[in-house]
Amino acid sequence: MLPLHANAATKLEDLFQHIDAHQDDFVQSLKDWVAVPSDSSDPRFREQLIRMVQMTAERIRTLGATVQLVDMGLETLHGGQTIQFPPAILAQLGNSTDKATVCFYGHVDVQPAKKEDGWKTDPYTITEINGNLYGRGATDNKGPVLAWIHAIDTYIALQKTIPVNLKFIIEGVEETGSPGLEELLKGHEEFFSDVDYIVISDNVWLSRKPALTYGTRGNAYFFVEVESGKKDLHSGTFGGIIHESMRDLVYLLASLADTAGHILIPGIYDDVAPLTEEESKLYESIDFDMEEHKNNTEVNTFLYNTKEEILQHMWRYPSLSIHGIEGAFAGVGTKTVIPSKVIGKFSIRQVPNMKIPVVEKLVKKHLEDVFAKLNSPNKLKVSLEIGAMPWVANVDDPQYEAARTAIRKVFGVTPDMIRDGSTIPLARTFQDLTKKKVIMIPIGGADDGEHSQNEKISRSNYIQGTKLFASFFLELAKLHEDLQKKSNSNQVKISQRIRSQT
Ligand SMILES: NCCC(=O)N[C@@H](Cc1c[nH]cn1)C(=O)O
Ligand SMILES: [Zn+2]
Ligand SMILES: [Zn+2]
Repeated sequence: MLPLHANAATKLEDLFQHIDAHQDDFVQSLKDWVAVPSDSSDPRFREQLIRMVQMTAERIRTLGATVQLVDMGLETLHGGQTIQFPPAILAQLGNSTDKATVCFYGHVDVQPAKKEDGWKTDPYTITEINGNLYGRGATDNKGPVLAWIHAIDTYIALQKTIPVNLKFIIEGVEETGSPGLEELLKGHEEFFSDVDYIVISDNVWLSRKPALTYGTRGNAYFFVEVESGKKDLHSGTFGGIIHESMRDLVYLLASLADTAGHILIPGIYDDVAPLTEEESKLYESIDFDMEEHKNNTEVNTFLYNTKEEILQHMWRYPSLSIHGIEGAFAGVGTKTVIPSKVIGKFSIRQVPNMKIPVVEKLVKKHLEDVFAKLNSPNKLKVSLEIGAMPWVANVDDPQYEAARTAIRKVFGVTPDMIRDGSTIPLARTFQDLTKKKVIMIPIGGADDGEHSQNEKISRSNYIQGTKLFASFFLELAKLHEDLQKKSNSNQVKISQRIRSQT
């Protein structure tokens, strides 16, 4: 056993040197993981997905952790058949009462990927080109999960005391919306009871500069269904004499937002937190190249012309997107059908202090009002399918201070404090259910292409990210020790006061 205060002797340079020296091994591990097509959306890959979760559990076990595979039950497919959900991993390494406990949440399932989709290399074979490691899951989320594991491995290899207690929650169905995860959290309250901080590394930087993420938008996803009858009809034979459901629906969808991106649902902006002068200043200093972002996005113009407006509309204002119409003719050719039942799909990204039940009411009221003016005999149905709340952290919390210091030590710069316009529903769920402090520490680059063809993580981000996590453990331990001393001395003061009162 090493002395308790071996921490103090743990030199960052030793850790960094070890990580640099073993980078090829770390890349090889990523190769092995990416080689497993753990696509959670396609049942045909289910065996591989379950194997991926088991491999991950085994890997975490080699750290010396206690690992539990939690059965997640059966998934019901669209056809009604059922298949096994992959299990979730709960693991623990270390339980010293004088150390902070950090829980890492990540996922080892991936988005679908086929070479024919336009990949330059085989998506399941990590291929290094110009310092980039291409492969499905490289950045989302296998690379970051491995970086975390390798950071821990480094302490073990160098026989250093790990400065924090570690816990893991790793799942295999994040890409399909984490079904069952909330129940898992609710059913394992004791697992989270001693957790101080939850770390998520499932997003990317905004630019070439390292960043910490302190907020994500939520999402309210709606279906709006219009039904005229039970069967599709011929537009030559029936066109002109019936109320077409598709005509009603496009009218409804068009009423949701204008072409400038402004949402037209009355009252929708009422709860949006006003922009304070203080917050407004935050956006000026962020490293963000609008032109580069435009090029990456492959569009001609954005809705806004300044960096500040763009960032605000990605992060702190709601947006409404229309995603598709189920039941509408969407194929090639010139089919002359009148569809009977069509379902419009749209979603509204949520920001503080919007409330899902309020948004639901406003959307339903608006669509019903617009529909009433159409004098249509068709049936209208509006339903909320997903209600994920936004998440915002306090950037003055100790986990952010520790991560900022860690970034300075690895990259020599102060990170940009960023938000993410997309949604990690679990972030807010973690915060609300477990009451623990959440931080997002992205390690991937802005151009990693999550969910896209040619997803990658750069070797440099992967290796520096490993150093960042290793250094984060140390910084967090230092801060936690200080905090504990302070709270202990407060505790003494309080008990003294109580004694003096009695
Ligand atoms: N790191 C990005 C994670 C991500 O893409 N999450 C999805 C989740 C979601 C929100 N509503 C439906 N599904 C998204 O934001 O669309
Ligand atoms: Zn992810
Ligand atoms: Zn993803």
